[in-house]
Amino acid sequence: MIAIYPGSFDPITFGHVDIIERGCKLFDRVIVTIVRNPSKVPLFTVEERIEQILCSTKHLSNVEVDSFEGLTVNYAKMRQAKVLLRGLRVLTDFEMELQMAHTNKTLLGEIETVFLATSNAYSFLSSSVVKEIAKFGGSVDHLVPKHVALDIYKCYASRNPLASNPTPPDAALRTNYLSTQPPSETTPEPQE
Ligand SMILES: Nc1ncnc2c1ncn2[C@@H]1O[C@H](COP(=O)(O)OP(=O)(O)OP(=O)(O)O)[C@@H](O)[C@H]1O
Ligand SMILES: CC(C)(COP(=O)(O)O)[C@@H](O)C(=O)NCCC(=O)NCCS
Ligand SMILES: [Mg+2]
Repeated sequence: MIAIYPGSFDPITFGHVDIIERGCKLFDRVIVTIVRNPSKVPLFTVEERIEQILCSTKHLSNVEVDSFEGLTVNYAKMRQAKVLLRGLRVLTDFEMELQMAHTNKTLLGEIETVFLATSNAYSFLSSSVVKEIAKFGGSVDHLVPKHVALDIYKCYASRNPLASNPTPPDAALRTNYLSTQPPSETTPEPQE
């Protein structure tokens, strides 16, 4: 059975990797797919995110990485997938995820959404949290795969050199320094 794991993955975190690894044990194939949303300004391009996901899942033999724009159920049908895989962290996820699952069911009755509960260690983890930490010069080494962390540091270094690749004990100093600084007015922030 094929499962689609749709999302923004901007960027992929250890929380996503955990869901993919567990999904791979349940399904013959997991297609991780970036849903392109023209009204959102992501931190990473679709191509960069595809590369990050490929690199983060190379230890898994039944993963495919893709992207699409449109309705997720149409994509699932095109890929002959009957399952949408999603993760649940907190109660607020549940409300939104349930609404999404019901909407998708009305669009395509044969599609089932399967939720995997977050692993305890990642219940707080989101791409937004990672970006917020990195933006203020904190280390995200424990939250995302190494190559993704490097991409993030590089990205924020080009916006603010003081936020680049923090290594203890400088990280704490940088964080303190940056938290007292007004945000730059020259570089637009991506929309979260
Ligand atoms: N730490 C995690 N544990 C379990 N599921 C997760 C985790 N992080 C994300 N997911 C799930 O992965 C799917 C795709 O999520 P998404 O790409 O929006 O990531 P996110 O971390 O929620 O990012 P953002 O902060 O931008 O919303 C969703 O079903 C989401 O619930
Ligand atoms: C992109 C996403 C999977 C949500 O992903 P996210 O958790 O990264 O915000 C969802 O918004 C989606 O499926 N969008 C495509 C449009 C669609 O199918 N809408 C109807 C279901 S809500
Ligand atoms: Mg999300």
